[in-house]
Amino acid sequence: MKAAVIVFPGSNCDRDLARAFEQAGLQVDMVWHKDTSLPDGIDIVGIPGGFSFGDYLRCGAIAANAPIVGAVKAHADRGGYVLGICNGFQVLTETGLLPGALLRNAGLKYICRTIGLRAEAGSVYTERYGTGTEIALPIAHHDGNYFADQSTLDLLEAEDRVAFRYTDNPNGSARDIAGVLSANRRVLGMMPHPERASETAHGNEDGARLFAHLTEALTTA
Ligand SMILES: NC(=O)CC[C@H](N)C(=O)O
Repeated sequence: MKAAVIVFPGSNCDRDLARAFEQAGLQVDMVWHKDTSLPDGIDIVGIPGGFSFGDYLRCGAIAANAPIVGAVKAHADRGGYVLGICNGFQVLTETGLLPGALLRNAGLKYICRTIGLRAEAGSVYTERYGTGTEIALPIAHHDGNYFADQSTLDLLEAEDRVAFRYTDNPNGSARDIAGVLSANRRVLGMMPHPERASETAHGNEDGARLFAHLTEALTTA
């Protein structure tokens, strides 16, 4: 199984994400944002956290127009898996692959701490946690306040596409939403960082479970 990790100027979690994929048994190719195609045989594209293009304009807005994005969209349109974490989630909303937007945190401050989450929707990323399972993952963002209009939020809930909710909302996100899935459940965007909680040295391996579940699901699919 193969993963591609997209690298933008200002990405700072790209190697952490690659390592988390590798530890879960995936082979990883790093792909520069100026490339226009993905390597052959990619099963999942990872869009890492960070401050792509310095977070100028809205977070993720410039990255969403990078040359590689056409190939990422084509991969998603073919039913490929895409995982966007933090800045990656911001990029996915900016590309339109996921609905909504990430606004400035309600408290207007950058937040960097471990928070509680509930895994909810059924997907290759979440279902092996078991619905309702509480986990803890780090967050580190200033624009993590998930926003979508009421009808979009209702639709996400009706279609069971809220992958993770905060147990104690840190940033003002609508309906405590920390991560959402695409309609085909293969594209996941989430603000918390599973790759920063994926080995013993991190003091928390709740995130490693997401990558292990994902590999398991992809291998048995
Ligand atoms: N850790 C990150 O990916 C940071 C995300 C984003 N640039 C923000 O601060 O909101």
